[in-house]
Amino acid sequence: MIDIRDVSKTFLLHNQGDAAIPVMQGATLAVECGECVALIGASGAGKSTLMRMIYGNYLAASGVIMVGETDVAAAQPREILELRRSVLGYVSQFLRVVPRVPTLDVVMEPLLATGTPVEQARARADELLTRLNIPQTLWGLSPTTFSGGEQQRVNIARGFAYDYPALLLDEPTASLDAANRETVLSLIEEAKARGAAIIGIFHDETARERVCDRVVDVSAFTPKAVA
Ligand SMILES: Nc1ncnc2c1ncn2[C@@H]1O[C@H](COP(=O)(O)OP(=O)(O)OP(=O)(O)O)[C@@H](O)[C@H]1O
Repeated sequence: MIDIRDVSKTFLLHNQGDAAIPVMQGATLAVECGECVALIGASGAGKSTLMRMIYGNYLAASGVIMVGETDVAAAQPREILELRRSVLGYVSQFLRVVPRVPTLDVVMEPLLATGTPVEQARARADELLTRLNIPQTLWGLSPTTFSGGEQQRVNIARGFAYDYPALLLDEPTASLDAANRETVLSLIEEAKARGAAIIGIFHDETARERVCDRVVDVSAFTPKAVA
């Protein structure tokens, strides 16, 4: 489902005379449907950079990043937006939403955007917000004023609302309490069971061991000259 071949990345530092910093070379990794792969490696090894290239936020310098039928490394911006709408989800720790949109609408949006009937979208949003312990009194309010933990859980509810065939998870259990962490791990297991291909960064080792089938150390993709 996700097939990354020989991907490289060089950052150009425009404020430093366009100095070129190679940070990745020969990154190769494939993830099947129903499989969860953890990216590991020391701080600065390139885990976030690889995730951002897969999501299309960073442009790869070379290589192929197939997500379903789309090569993200070569795709036009509108193809990437379409991929994000119906194929590739991304769950980070941080919620980025349009101000003044109620929590329920924030969670339902990915479902409505893919043509789910409104009653079904509402039922899924109710289920997720309940499982993630967001009090019903908050559902009609914008999450912009919620606590950090509440925002994180709204973000997780939104990220798991639609059944994306591929998912990127960036520290999804970071700073959650035990009960909510357990819910997130169950959501990941449910996504795997329905066949999602998942790549994640998990500093929480117990979580990683429980939900991930294997780990890939991105240090192996550090260019030799800077290793
Ligand atoms: N926008 C950027 N411009 C220049 N260099 C960058 C940029 N983003 C990342 N880097 C560099 O690329 C390398 C990989 O960084 P990255 O954030 O991917 O590491 P990481 O493995 O996710 O680290 P951490 O575990 O600390 O989050 C680092 O040397 C970093 O300094």
